[in-house]
Amino acid sequence: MRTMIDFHEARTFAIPMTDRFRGLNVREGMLIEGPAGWGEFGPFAEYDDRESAPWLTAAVEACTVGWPDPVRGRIPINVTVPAVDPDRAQEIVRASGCRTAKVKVADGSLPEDLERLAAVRDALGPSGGVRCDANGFWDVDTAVSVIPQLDRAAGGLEYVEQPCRTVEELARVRRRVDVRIAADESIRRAEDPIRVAVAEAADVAVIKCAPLGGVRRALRVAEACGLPCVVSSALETSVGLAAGLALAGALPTLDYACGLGTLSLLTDDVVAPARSLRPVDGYLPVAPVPPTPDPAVLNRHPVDPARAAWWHDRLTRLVERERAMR
Ligand SMILES: O=C(O)CCC(=O)C1=CC=C[C@@H](O)[C@@H]1C(=O)O
Ligand SMILES: [Mg+2]
Repeated sequence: MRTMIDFHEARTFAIPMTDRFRGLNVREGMLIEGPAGWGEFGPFAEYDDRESAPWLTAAVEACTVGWPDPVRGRIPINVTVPAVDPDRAQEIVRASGCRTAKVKVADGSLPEDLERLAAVRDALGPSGGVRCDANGFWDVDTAVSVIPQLDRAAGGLEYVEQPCRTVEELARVRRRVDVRIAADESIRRAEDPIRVAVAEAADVAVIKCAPLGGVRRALRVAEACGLPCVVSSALETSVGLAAGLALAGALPTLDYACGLGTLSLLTDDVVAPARSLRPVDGYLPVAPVPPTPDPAVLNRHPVDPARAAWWHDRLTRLVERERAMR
């Protein structure tokens, strides 16, 4: 199947972010064409080849065999709020049309987090859903003392995502707070994502298509961990987001809004505006195939030559690595 792809023809892109997010000001990645369409390949720059390998598997799945049939046609979406000031947070929430917000915390001071959460609740009103993501920043005692304060400021939190780094710490926090715990890095960056459920470390699993090696593999992780799942993006363009939507569409049950509204964190896309996967009234449709990049749009986001060479080298290494392992 892979021989049907000319990896040398893969396209690179670099799109500026609207607000700094996850330490990034620009999102770089590659687009790979195959017989079934396009796949996106964008492991974060600091990831080594082992951690980047599933991202290639996911891109190859998208552009060669496509995805399993969905069981639902549209996906409720959360707006993603970076660690911004309260006014900007409200602006982002109001512009999104989403009824659920995921708010970054632990990236500044606690008072700033509390103000941001209160502002987001104010923008959503009492019926909205608010969740937050600490990206593993706290130790257990800090998490236990901070989470009830965040819960109050938010007027009720759906869950706290990855409050601490390790599975053991998540389990200890979970026993000591009333707010649900979601595992993200403990699933997406782990050798054994199922350990989270075994250790009773979380109430919710955040699953991401590319880091888990594509829709089929992510579905197997979801089934094996047996927890309610939230499908979240890895900050892709619409090409990669379509895979996340296929995953959310194929999950047997979906109880929570998904973190696939992240195009609003990028200043542009790689597809024509009409094909861009921006939520409408808080939902995104499940598409049968990824959208095709628009050359005119893609040409607006060149990667400088040194970075482009770095991406092509990385892709070539991973393709060879994968061939050697077959
Ligand atoms: O879940 C969302 O609402 C959007 C995606 C998102 O927050 C993330 C995507 C990729 C890397 C991350 O640091 C971040 C996360 O931690 O969940
Ligand atoms: Mg997260």
